[in-house]
Amino acid sequence: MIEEVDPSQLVGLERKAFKRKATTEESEDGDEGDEEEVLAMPKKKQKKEKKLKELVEEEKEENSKKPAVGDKIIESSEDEDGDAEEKSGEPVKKGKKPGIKDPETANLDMSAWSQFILPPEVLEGLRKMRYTKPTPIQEMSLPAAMLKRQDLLGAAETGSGKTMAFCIPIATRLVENGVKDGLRALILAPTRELVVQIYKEMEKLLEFTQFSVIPVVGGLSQQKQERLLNRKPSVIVATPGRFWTLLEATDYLQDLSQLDFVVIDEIDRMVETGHFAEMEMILSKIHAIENKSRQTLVFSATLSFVHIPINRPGKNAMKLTKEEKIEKLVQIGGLRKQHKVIDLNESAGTPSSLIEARMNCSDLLDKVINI
Ligand SMILES: Nc1ncnc2c1ncn2[C@@H]1O[C@H](COP(=O)(O)OP(=O)(O)OP(=O)(O)O)[C@@H](O)[C@H]1O
Repeated sequence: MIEEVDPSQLVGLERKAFKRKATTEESEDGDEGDEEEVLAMPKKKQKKEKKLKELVEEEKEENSKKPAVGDKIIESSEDEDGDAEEKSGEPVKKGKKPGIKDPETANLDMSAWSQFILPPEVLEGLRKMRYTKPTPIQEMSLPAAMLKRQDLLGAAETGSGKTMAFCIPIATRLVENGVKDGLRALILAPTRELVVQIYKEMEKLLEFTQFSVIPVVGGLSQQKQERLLNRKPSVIVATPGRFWTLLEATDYLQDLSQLDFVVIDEIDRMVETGHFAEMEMILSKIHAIENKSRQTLVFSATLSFVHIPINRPGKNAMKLTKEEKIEKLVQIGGLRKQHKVIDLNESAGTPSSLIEARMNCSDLLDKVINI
């Protein structure tokens, strides 16, 4: 004998389930009326009771699959800096991903990179980005920067792929030298937008490695910046002003002895946007640390600078030849003697010959503003 159900005795889930099912049945049957009317129909009582029991069981099972209140739900989100972090505030640990090839890129022919003997993890990053062959600036920079480990002054027009010309050597050396404590590469760029752009490219390239990169720019809250630095990144991409402030105040940046790469991107704009003083202070701090294997890569859209007049009586903007300008950049960047200059803006599209820089100047800043 089936017991009759009085809906007023039902609570919570059971009542909700009963009401939902009853409503569904009404619309299916074409009947109209509220819950009370349905319950007042004696002919349907037995059928309803049976269905109610089934429904209550169904709903209980459904709810048991949902996480209980208080369960920790880890969600990943990305903010405008492409900064992925857990909702809990803890950094997402970066690790080597399994070597499963994405079916969409698995068949890409990557053989054009073989001349550079890239580590598989780095090649995998390039594959994921679908960069199947180097651009001309990359093709010219990589042998010097990677195979000969030379310092570099490179110029090529905007959009020519300069970013990967310095990201690939950095990623390769990181993988080759393995995991170590401390900052391994610093990339300075003149604007927040450029920093974010470079950071995103570098992050993609490092995806299959154990190394991480963070952006350091003005406008990020102190709390967030600290959280990013707590990841102890191997690579930092920064505007000079913000990096200088952190350099003074951050424990992680006190030991720069592991710094193998210093990159200055768009050095021409760096001079024009008034970042030069901070950049010079950062570089002099780094250069005070002896590290023979440290490489400096300097890039610019052009090696022909706009002349900047100086506002001091008796001083006019100096007219410099292109070679003199190159020499100045080599000195500002602190490039070693056996550096290489590559200028793809030249009409012939061939690199300039090797230039050894030696300048006699007492006040570097004074010289720069005369460029
Ligand atoms: N090897 C490659 N194959 C295909 N695309 C590439 C390759 N290298 C870079 N790119 C793409 O070319 C575009 C320009 O690259 P990048 O931003 O590095 O140029 P850039 O010279 O640094 O320009 P900018 O001066 O604007 O920063 C980007 O969209 C980048 O994703």
